[in-house]
Amino acid sequence: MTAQGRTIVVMGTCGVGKTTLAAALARRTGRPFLEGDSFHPPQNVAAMRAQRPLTDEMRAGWLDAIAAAARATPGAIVSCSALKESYRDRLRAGIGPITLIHLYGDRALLAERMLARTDHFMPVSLLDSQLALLEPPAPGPDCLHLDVAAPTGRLVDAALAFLGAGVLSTHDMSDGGN
Ligand SMILES: Nc1ncnc2c1ncn2[C@@H]1O[C@H](COP(=O)(O)OP(=O)(O)OP(=O)(O)O)[C@@H](O)[C@H]1O
Ligand SMILES: O=C(O)[C@H](O)[C@@H](O)[C@H](O)[C@H](O)CO
Repeated sequence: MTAQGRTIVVMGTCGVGKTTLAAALARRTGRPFLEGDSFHPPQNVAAMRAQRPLTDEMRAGWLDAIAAAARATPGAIVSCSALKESYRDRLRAGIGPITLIHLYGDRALLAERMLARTDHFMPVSLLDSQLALLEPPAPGPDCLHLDVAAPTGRLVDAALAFLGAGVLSTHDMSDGGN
């Protein structure tokens, strides 16, 4: 698969800004945006609302649903926590190679941003369980790590610089570039 057609997964713990960055990148590049949270079954959302962290079993079907949607939407920019390497492997198994943008930040900053958010089911009490579970991806050509202390515009610019000019062209994904 060419870099142009690759799925880009914006990952990290709750409150780190995945939705914000993935949506902004999608707007700038013209690529489709897939909101990972929208693929949770109702029982997962109910558990999180009730301050119960999801289990591997609860995440398995959700990751498979995201992978199926991404497979059907070449070049999509996906927001998905993808906290463990095994979860990312599950996404790769369904999608193929992916490019990761791993967002991270100080716990206090993430908690502050979550508390300021009024329109979201995720309670700040689950932040520590997510930080404990997080296995940051290994550095490499397929992964960018970004500290979210910077404003969104700066993060978008850094992501675009990392992804390269090819990220802007979506029309040649299925026809081999002709
Ligand atoms: N770079 C930034 N600077 C300042 N505020 C930000 C930044 N990125 C995101 N925010 C704000 O932080 C809050 C959390 O962002 P967002 O909802 O995008 O995170 P998320 O990782 O998708 O969270 P969740 O996984 O819990 O859905 C939002 O209120 C958002 O507006
Ligand atoms: O893996 C998980 O536990 C979930 O994906 C959570 O991360 C939430 O979906 C999200 O962070 C809250 O909006």
